[in-house]
Amino acid sequence: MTGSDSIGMEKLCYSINNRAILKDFDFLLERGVNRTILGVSGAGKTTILKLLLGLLKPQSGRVFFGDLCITGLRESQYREQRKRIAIVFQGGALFDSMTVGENVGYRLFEEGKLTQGEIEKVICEKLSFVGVERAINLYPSELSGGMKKRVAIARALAANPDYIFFDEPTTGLDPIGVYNICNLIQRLQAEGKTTLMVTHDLPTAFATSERFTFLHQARLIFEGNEQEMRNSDIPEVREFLHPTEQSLFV
Ligand SMILES: Nc1ncnc2c1ncn2[C@@H]1O[C@H](COP(=O)(O)OP(=O)(O)OP(=O)(O)O)[C@@H](O)[C@H]1O
Repeated sequence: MTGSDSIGMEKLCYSINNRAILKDFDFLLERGVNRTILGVSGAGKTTILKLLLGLLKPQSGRVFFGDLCITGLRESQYREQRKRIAIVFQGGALFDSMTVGENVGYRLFEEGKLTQGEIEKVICEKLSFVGVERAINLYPSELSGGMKKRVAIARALAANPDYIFFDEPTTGLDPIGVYNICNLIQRLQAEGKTTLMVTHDLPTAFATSERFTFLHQARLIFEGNEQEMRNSDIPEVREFLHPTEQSLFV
């Protein structure tokens, strides 16, 4: 199952307080194939992102970056591979005490590999890409929700990752904000970034992904493209796409 330029997990089990969140879970994110993970609230979607990033450790099974199994390794042993992935967290997770520019350049300043001038150039480029360059000296508290999300994307881009994970990137935005973020994600994909998204918003998912993974009760119950999902006769998938009275209070 392992591709030399893909990331994923095999036969992975993860539980919290003896409650299974993922059971014998197989997942593959191939380079160039943009994917969304779907499932009801609490199904374990964000947990998948955290496991792939090595932020959580599975009880069994393995997580791999290409041919390298990272399970059981220290972060320092897979740091170079890990740098190929960036995540945009749900609320943006910006540092409140730093300006927009400092947030975007934070990782580069920490690494210390580039000069101040080079880092400032990256900051301006990335802020310009997401269309908020004029906010460079503002603090997160001075930004709208949509701007915060765009700054968070600029920060993810600063390290020039190959893969970008998005956790609910359009939640809480108005339709224009949603359109802007979807457009931004499509431009990133056109530049060769591979995206993995967790969202409840089906229009966002369909606008930005070719493949869909559906999670239900700790297991993967569907994998396929939009048409296959729309034609699926799996009850949970059908209910998710077309909620009925039966969905009330489940
Ligand atoms: N630190 C924790 N302690 C206890 N339970 C947790 C913890 N983190 C997550 N969980 C539980 O694990 C399950 C999966 O959480 P996860 O955030 O991955 O779900 P999700 O599908 O992303 O949900 P949502 O769509 O609401 O964001 C949830 O039932 C959640 O309550």
